[in-house]
Amino acid sequence: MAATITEKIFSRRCAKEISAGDVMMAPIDAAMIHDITGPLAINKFREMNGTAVFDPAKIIMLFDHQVPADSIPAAENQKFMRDFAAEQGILNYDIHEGVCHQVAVEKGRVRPGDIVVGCDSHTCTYGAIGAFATGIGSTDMGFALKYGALHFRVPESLKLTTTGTFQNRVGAKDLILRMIGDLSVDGATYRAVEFTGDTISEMSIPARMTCCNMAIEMGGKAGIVAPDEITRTYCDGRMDDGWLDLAPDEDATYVLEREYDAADLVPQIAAPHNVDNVGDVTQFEGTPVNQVFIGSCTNGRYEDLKEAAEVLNGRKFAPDIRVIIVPASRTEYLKALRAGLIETFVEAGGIVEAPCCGPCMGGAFGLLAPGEVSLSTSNRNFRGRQGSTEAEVYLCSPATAAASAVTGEITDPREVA
Ligand SMILES: CC(C)[C@H](C(=O)O)[C@@H](O)C(=O)O
Ligand code: SF4
Repeated sequence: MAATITEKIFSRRCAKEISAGDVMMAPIDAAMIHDITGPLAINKFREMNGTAVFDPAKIIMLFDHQVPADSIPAAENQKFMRDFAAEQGILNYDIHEGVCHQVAVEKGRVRPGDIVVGCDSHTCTYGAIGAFATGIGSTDMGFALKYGALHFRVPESLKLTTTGTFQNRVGAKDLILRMIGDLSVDGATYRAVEFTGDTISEMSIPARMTCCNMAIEMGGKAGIVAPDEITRTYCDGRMDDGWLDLAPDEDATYVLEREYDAADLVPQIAAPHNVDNVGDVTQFEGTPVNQVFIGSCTNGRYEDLKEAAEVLNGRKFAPDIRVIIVPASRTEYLKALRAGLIETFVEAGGIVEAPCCGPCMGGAFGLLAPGEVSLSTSNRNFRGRQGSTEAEVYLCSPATAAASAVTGEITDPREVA
């Protein structure tokens, strides 16, 4: 039967033909827990009389949301998880490596064709390397930790095809914002979002991660790109030839198909207070900004920092705004450091923090006062997301963030030489 990528993954992992709508118990190849939801999942595991996790090597544990611990409850949560890791023999990256989704992929803990669950809604990021990855709640995670399997209803798929070449300073973030604007925050509810077309085929893995990361912002159960040679190079030995067969069949069934032309796309902005409140940057030009955040699991990778530094091009940030740059992981931080990007940001007047979620969720630092405006490369702009419920968060690409950080107001990066 003609199958989507998602149907192929479930069929392979369950060793029988599986179609969208089927409900079955499927094996879990990796399970990710972090400092916020990890303790809840461990408590659920205990309530289910869990004594030993199904396979310590398949559990990805780290702390990224409130690190280094910014309160006594955060410190207690982290201690609780450290003790659990020691008891169960789980490798704990602790506060050392960065944001969970970046770390899970870059450390090779996820492979193309895997079924992965995480106690975090942006677990869908791993679809960038052709895994079926989805966020789950703590009760499901308690079960998954114990049994290494979970009940799934295999989702129907959406096919979003993009062709053409992006204009200068337009890229993956603008594309995914445009798609969310089109489809709305519930346009893909419980669907797997397949990203395909020439533009996606030419995208790097970090850019594909930006797209898949935000599938959840249109309600998606997963975002996914069929693994190809770019995936193989990135995964460096973790992908066998069989996974190239994951490409969807020509006549696979989709509940919705849309086509996008990358060449037509201009820089996009998601305005407060919903991620689907999207428009061209030109609609928002001149909006004064108090804080710019460049980072997160959406846009905190080396590529993103490089683009921001290129737009900056030796200029200084506007003196009356705060510019906070947080690399998504230690590896990406080191790449940026060695390439001189960190020096560029610091010289420009920015604050560079160690890898973590940073101001993305307003969990640790960089909070906004009432009436303040943030321009952020992250993925959510809900009321109160980065501090006061009276503050406003606009979402954009790293290029737009950098251009705006120079002028102090929302600025089209194509207009900055
Ligand atoms: C804290 C965590 C559960 C949450 C999520 O699930 O996504 C956070 O990472 C976010 O981005 O809102
Ligand atoms: S960087 Fe933001 S979106 Fe990503 S996991 Fe952390 S809080 Fe969630």
